Amino acid sequence: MPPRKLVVDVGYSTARLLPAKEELLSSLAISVHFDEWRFRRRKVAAYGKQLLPRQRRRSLARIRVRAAGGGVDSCVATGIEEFANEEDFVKAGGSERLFVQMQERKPMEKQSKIAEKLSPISSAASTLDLIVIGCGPAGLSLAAESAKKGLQVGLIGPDLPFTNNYGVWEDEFKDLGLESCIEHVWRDTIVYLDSNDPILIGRAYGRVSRHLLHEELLRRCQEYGVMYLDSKVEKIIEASNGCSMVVCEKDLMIPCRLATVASGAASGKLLEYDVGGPRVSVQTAYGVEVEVENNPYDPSLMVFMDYRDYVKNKQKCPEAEYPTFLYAMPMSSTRVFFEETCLASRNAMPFDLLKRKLMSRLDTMGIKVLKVYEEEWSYIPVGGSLPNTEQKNLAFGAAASMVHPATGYSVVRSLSEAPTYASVIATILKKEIFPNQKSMISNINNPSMLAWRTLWPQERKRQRSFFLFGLALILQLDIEGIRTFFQAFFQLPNWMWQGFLGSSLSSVDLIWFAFYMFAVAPNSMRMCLVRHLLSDPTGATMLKTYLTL
Ligand SMILES: CC(C)=CCC/C(C)=C/C=C/C(C)=C/C=C/C(C)=C/C=C/C=C(C)/C=C/C=C(C)/C=C/C=C(\C)CCC=C(C)C
Repeated sequence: MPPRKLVVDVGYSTARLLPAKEELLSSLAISVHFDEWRFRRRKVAAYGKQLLPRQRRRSLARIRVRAAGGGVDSCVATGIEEFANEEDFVKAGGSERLFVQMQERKPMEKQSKIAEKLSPISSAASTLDLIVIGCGPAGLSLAAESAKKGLQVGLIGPDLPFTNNYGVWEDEFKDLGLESCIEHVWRDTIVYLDSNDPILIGRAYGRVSRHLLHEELLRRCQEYGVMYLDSKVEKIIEASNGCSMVVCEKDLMIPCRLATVASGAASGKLLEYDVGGPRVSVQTAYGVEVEVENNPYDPSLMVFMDYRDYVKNKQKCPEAEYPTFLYAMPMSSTRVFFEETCLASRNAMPFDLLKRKLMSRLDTMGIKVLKVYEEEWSYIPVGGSLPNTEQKNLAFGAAASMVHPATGYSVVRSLSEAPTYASVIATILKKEIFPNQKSMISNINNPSMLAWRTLWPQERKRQRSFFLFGLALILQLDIEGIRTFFQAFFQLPNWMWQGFLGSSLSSVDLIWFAFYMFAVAPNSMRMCLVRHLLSDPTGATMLKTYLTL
């Protein structure tokens, strides 16, 4: 049988990297990434085929779908069983390197099943105080914190493992009492912008163990009695008594007094967002954890950004259109997690381009990949509109637009704001602002607004308008512009750039930040900043938001 083009990658992350508008995909446990590799037999495992949009479904139609438990890697392993012998694989048209990559994948750490730890929500149960939809870090932390405040909390969402490698500033994670979830710490962090002096930024960085974080958040949920239902939420409807009905698959209805959506950026169909807001941009990254020869990076330093030019083919090629940088976590002198990252672009940078760029970079640097432990695809929508803060249903995490528009970071913010947000929700429900759900409607316009205002007070909106202005600026810069821009950014006093990245600068601090940036930037960048302020619509929006009390 002649070799045929086939699917090579099956991963939960892949489902998330597909455009959010393909709503059906948002809930896929596992989706499929197409590539050019050839396999002799069509045997790739995938979940959820029936949920794929029609045109993808057609391409998948003849792929045998296997129910493979235990996450991404075991699925991929199922797919390559056919090629246990490398020679056969290469003969069938496969590449040697891909074979190594796929065979050596690290099996995913086994993360506890939520359903094994939390008691189930029963459809016959009485009305719950709060339902949190979504089982990522934001959902789990909010559910645990709300239950800690004495609320009867239900958590609903697919029971999937955490798949991303989260990186955090060590001090920020320590402040959250979560340092035990950090699996590796680098005493300092380094930035390379060009071939001249790198910038040591004097701050320790940590890699979060997704396994330990999942366990810890789940332990908290268990300790405070959060209940769980493994299901997909279709919609939330308002019942006639003022309660909400969370409608799950198979028309299962769970009543609650308040519902909070924390199911990530693709939660659009459950929430309303302000219309006419800024366009969503995208941060994309492709990462590999590998065993290498000739690693040039010092294992005691985390490489936050390496913007040096290592693309082999400098002629006009699609890769050159997107300024990307390398984010690298050297776990030892030979084992490194490399991630080629496009900080922000208007349209998502295609993953095969990112991968190509990474491989070309490693090649040019003389880094030889001996073994691939795992791959990661990350797709993070940044910017975009805020949720409509007058709706009754609440949101948290990326669903509530809490992703930092200019960096793509969000986990620390979600984890640190969960206790305050939970307190406000508890106050709303306990002080019986919803005493009798019927009178609530006539007496108080919408008590949820108290919670919305906690998440998005005017001050936060001002800060965000500044970040959006910064994001729009980044989108306009080419690679040279980006280097000059970050040269100025990292010359700012530590408290300023650290506060900017951690969203802890007040709106007034941000004005000082802007002037400081202007002061340290070279003339070309100064002109660019002022031009951007005067001509970009985000500049006008920012000024308007700053002037709104
Ligand atoms: C998996 C996951 C989760 C993920 C993965 C992915 C990755 C790896 C990622 C990474 C990332 C990163 C590293 C990031 C970073 C970032 C950064 C650093 C950022 C920064 C930014 C900055 C900015 C935006 C800034 C801005 C500034 C401004 C806007 C300024 C302005 C100024 C002006 C206007 C001036 C004025 C003056 C007069 C008029 C006188």
